[in-house]
Amino acid sequence: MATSFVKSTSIHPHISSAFLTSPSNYCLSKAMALVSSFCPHPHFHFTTKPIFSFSSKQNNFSTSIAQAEGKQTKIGFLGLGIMGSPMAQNLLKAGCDVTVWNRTKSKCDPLISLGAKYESCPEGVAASCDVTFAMLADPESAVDVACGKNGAASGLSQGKGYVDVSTVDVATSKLISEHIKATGAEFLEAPVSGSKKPAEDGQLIFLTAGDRSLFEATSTLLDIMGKSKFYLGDVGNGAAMKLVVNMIMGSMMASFSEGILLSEKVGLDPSVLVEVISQGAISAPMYSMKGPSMVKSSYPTAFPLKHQQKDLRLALALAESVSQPIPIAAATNELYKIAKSRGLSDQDFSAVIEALKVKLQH
Ligand SMILES: NC(=O)C1=CN([C@@H]2O[C@H](COP(=O)(O)OP(=O)(O)OC[C@H]3O[C@@H](n4cnc5c(N)ncnc54)[C@H](OP(=O)(O)O)[C@@H]3O)[C@@H](O)[C@H]2O)C=CC1
Ligand SMILES: O=CC(=O)O
Repeated sequence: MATSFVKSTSIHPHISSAFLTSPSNYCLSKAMALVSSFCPHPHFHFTTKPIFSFSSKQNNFSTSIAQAEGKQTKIGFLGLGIMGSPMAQNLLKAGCDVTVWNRTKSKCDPLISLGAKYESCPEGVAASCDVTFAMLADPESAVDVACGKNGAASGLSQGKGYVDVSTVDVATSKLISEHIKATGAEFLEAPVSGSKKPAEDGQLIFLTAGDRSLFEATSTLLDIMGKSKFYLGDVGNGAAMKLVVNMIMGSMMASFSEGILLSEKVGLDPSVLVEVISQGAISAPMYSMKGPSMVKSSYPTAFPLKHQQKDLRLALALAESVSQPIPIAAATNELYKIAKSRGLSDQDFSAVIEALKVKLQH
């Protein structure tokens, strides 16, 4: 399996490192790094000429990328949920030419007011764009949007690319890849690690596999939306990596939930538990981020619980396919199923703690 880790850290030689390490200039350093790492491709001609405009009033900047010659690369974005919206927004803010579609049209409106174009079906987006990204809920919607009636595949042809960033299983990704490749277009699976905030901040981790030439051609775009990207070889490896990561995350959250409730039951302050954990070897950003609100029984949605359960279900099937026992994940999946049955599907996945709450019997 060809595996490589590509960091987007090359820095423009005319910018001092002190300037770049200032938090307010972090995004500038990122944008300059994108420019230095530009890699042309015979089919996809991404931007080569950056224009930076600073706003001293807000102490921030906007980056406009325009091509020196020829037409600007047209980027499609299908699926504008919690993740897709901020990802498409970051492309727009970087000056990209973006065309959007979402099943519920009203979610396109904020993007359209930021300058996005709109097409009424995935086929229309794929036909009018050079490369199309898709961020859909689950395997069923990813297949439908890519391969269904008026789906993206109907608008694709040689010289175009399709990048599916949804979290799906290996078989689904391979099925989508076959449909896309049959049109002559290139395919890249690129599920992301990182939630709502990393999506907003352009700090996602892309787990890509498929056509390496498309990976290289879209590298600049992945760097706008993310902080790092892994190229993992054949289609399916990105999906598998994402499912393993999310299987671990789901179990970590379930274990954390048990700890919070047990600490409370034995008379400890669960907020102190969160603080203790944050200082030790098992500290994780997830615990510090979600712990304080979990203690207050509040679960503002960043990663919907129904998607975490979907990922556990898909990870269990993956493990089954290679006869790997994953008993912790199997038990964890049951807990998320209970949480779903209690109407918590659209809450954040940290609401799984609710499935463990029982009244004291004396
Ligand atoms: N949220 C997170 O923290 C992360 C999520 N992910 C993964 O990213 C993907 C998207 O997640 P997220 O944005 O949170 O999910 P959302 O539920 O917020 O968005 C799902 C998107 O899929 C669309 N959709 C659902 N069903 C269909 C269908 N049958 N046909 C067409 N479109 C459909 C929705 O359209 P509509 O608006 O019409 O409902 C919406 O655009 C999932 O695979 C998830 O597992 C990965 C990393 C982090
Ligand atoms: O898939 C969810 C995430 O946080 O990553």
